[in-house]
Amino acid sequence: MTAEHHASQAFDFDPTASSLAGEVDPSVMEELLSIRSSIDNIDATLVFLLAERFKATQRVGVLKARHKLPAGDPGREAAQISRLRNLATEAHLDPAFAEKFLNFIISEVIRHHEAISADHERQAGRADSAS
Ligand SMILES: C=C(O[C@@H]1C=C(C(=O)O)C=C[C@H]1O)C(=O)O
Repeated sequence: MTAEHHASQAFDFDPTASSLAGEVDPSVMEELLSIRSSIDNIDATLVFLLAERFKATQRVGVLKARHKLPAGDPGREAAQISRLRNLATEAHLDPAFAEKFLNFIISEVIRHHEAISADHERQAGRADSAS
């Protein structure tokens, strides 16, 4: 089963949903829907990839909390942003967009790491007051 099939079953997705229905030539609509089916597959893949990335970053967050390391790592971020800017250029993707997108994800990861760390500290505090 493809990711698209999986997602459309789960959420009762209508791949033909459009505000343009009935307003464009049927052959244009057919071509649009055909291109959109690729977009549907790509978007489903993005969601699965992001879910896997966040699973990995949650593990980093737990490791950092256990060892009292800071949530953010600006040195790592700079290296990763530079690498992805170069990859974006090679792939004909706007490097400024790639940087913005990565920074958006990283800021969410840092928020998670701060929450994991605060939670860890609260649990450590409770364990101390119980002993
Ligand atoms: C995931 C980490 O934590 C933060 C998030 C990063 C990311 O999402 O790529 C990179 C560096 C850190 O600011 C990490 O340190 O590896």
